[in-house]
Amino acid sequence: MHMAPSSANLATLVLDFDSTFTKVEALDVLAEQLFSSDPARLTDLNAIKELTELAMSGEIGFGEALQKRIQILKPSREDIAGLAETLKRQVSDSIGRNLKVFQEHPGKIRIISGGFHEFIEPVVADYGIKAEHVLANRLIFDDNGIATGVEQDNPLSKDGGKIIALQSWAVSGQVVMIGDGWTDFEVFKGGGADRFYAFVENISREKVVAATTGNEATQVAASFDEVLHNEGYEGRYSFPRSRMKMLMLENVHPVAIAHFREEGYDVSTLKGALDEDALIEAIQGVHVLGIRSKTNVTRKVLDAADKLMAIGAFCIGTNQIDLKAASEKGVAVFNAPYSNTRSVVEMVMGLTVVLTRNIYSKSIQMHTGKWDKSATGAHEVRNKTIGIIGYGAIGSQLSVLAEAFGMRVIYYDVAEKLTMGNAKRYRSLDALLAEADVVSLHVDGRAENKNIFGKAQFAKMKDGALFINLSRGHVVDIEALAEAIRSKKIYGAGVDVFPEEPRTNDDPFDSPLMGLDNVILSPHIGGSTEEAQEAIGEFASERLLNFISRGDTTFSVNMPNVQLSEVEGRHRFLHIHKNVPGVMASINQIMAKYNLNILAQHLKTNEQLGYVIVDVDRGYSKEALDELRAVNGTLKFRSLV
Ligand SMILES: NC(=O)c1ccc[n+]([C@@H]2O[C@H](COP(=O)([O-])OP(=O)(O)OC[C@H]3O[C@@H](n4cnc5c(N)ncnc54)[C@H](O)[C@@H]3O)[C@@H](O)[C@H]2O)c1
Ligand SMILES: O=C(O)CC[C@@H](O)C(=O)O
Repeated sequence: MHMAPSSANLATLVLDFDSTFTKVEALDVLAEQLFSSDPARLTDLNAIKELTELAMSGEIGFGEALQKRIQILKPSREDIAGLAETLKRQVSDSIGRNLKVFQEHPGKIRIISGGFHEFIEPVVADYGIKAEHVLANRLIFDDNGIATGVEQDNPLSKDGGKIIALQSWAVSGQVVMIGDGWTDFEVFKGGGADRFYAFVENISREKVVAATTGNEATQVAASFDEVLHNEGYEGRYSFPRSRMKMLMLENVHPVAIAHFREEGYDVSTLKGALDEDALIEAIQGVHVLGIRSKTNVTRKVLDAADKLMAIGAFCIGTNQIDLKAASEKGVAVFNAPYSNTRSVVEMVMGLTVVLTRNIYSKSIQMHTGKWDKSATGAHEVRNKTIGIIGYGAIGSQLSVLAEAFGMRVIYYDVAEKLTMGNAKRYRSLDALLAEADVVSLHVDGRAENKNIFGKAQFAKMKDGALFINLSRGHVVDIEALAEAIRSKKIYGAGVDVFPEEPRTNDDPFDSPLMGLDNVILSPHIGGSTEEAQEAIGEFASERLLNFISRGDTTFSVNMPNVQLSEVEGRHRFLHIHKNVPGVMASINQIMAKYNLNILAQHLKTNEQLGYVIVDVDRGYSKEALDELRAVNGTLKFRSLV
């Protein structure tokens, strides 16, 4: 049975404090607190930071740097107490989320530091680390409670002191040193530890990282989860998040990147989109891919993706992803269906007014020095009819805003929709085209919608009507649109999406619409407002994080939607399979065979997929997992702590 490992068989983990247990260098924080508001002390502040950096990267002696820093700082006892309170809020993310491990293994995780007992002890006490399991320096205070120096009989006040100090514990069993600095690596190098992890969650020091290569006993750890995983401790995550790779393309909003990094994932970003070959190369080893509308995730890409679990479309449209192929691979796809809706609608209203008033053409004339003050051809939008094709999230929101402008709204949709306000549904597209002064397209980008608007549809529009497309480029026959404008059948157009769009801002744009009168072209920016992009970043990153960490598929566009709570004090098995008969029965037989205690179970299916979630209590065997993974029809299987 798989049980929480007992402490006796585990190595003792010795953690450095500054930039390892906490995210920061304590004396730098103290210097900030003492000097940052005093312009006269800014040189002292910089001197402290310089000394810290030189010592941590092994450029100058540690003992020397320590003495010098205390003599500049001269902190009082109150300053030190204040520092401890600040540091409690600066504990490294991966340490903070593994509090339970500290509690489950008292005495097994210890601290060694060139810092000071006076501020380290109160911080680590919150994690159950006793004073006797902290090796650090002590300050010397004068009669006024001001620190004037460092106790000299402590080996930690001198160079190479960590390895000497460590001997005082006489630890039985293996010792593992974890730290960001050169003095931490020296513990391993000097034989004081069996293994060493260069801890780079907060800072990566070149010399230390370089020293870890080429030795089996040393490695780089991007988080404490990784150390716990390697050392056989049962940490917060069954698979260390820092080993999960996320690749974010097309300028996904920084808020999403920040959320992924806060949760400990390894995130890389690229500004533009990638073509198929480049994506096939880049996707190797990637668990989560983030894109917008310009990256085509084809079957070939999905076939090549060896680790892919989820795709986040940081936009509304998902037509750029082969959803069928994604489902066949058990890859979950998410988007942000409502986050940029309002931005698109506001732009349509803006275009409608600008085109109806002829403002765009007048502006172009003004830029060439032509003043043409006249009302000819300029109209109010009030009492005009807008014909909305595709009455989904955007179409129906547009309906509300257009009515607020006093427009008459008619719409056409292939599906049954809730009509907003006084809008009128038309069951025939032709009837709508015959009445609309403005036709605005808001259909989705499904392949069947290719060229649904062409020569025949333009011919059926009212003479002199306006045409707006902010949906997808391929739904309109662009040559037919250009001809309708040239022939003056259409009075003007607002076009934001094109059959061929540049992949990055550095690629050229070309279109038959270029240079035509009263045609406003925009580079697919209907949803590109700061508000929308941030909202998309928040929404899509939350969907992806909830899927990865707990299996939640709410709002997935291809997976059966199951809303799940966090995994607390139990294990969760996530089983994605082809929707074929017998899978659930096989899963239950395995559960029964291995006597697994089921706490909760869900099954949801759609046409292609079945998704089974089973929560079991903490005991389970590896063989049971192997059998679950081998069930006929399984596409993806994973277990969460
Ligand atoms: N320009 C941009 O920056 C931008 C931003 C966001 C969304 N979009 C695009 O806007 C479009 C609409 O987005 P949404 O969120 O409203 O999508 P949605 O899925 O909520 O609505 C689409 C609607 O179109 C209807 N429809 C599909 N095919 C149709 C057809 N042939 N004839 C009539 N109705 C049809 C559907 O039934 C649905 O009601 C999508 O193509 C989306 O990709 C563009
Ligand atoms: O930002 C994008 O690339 C796409 C915007 C829009 O077309 C969408 O589908 O949401």
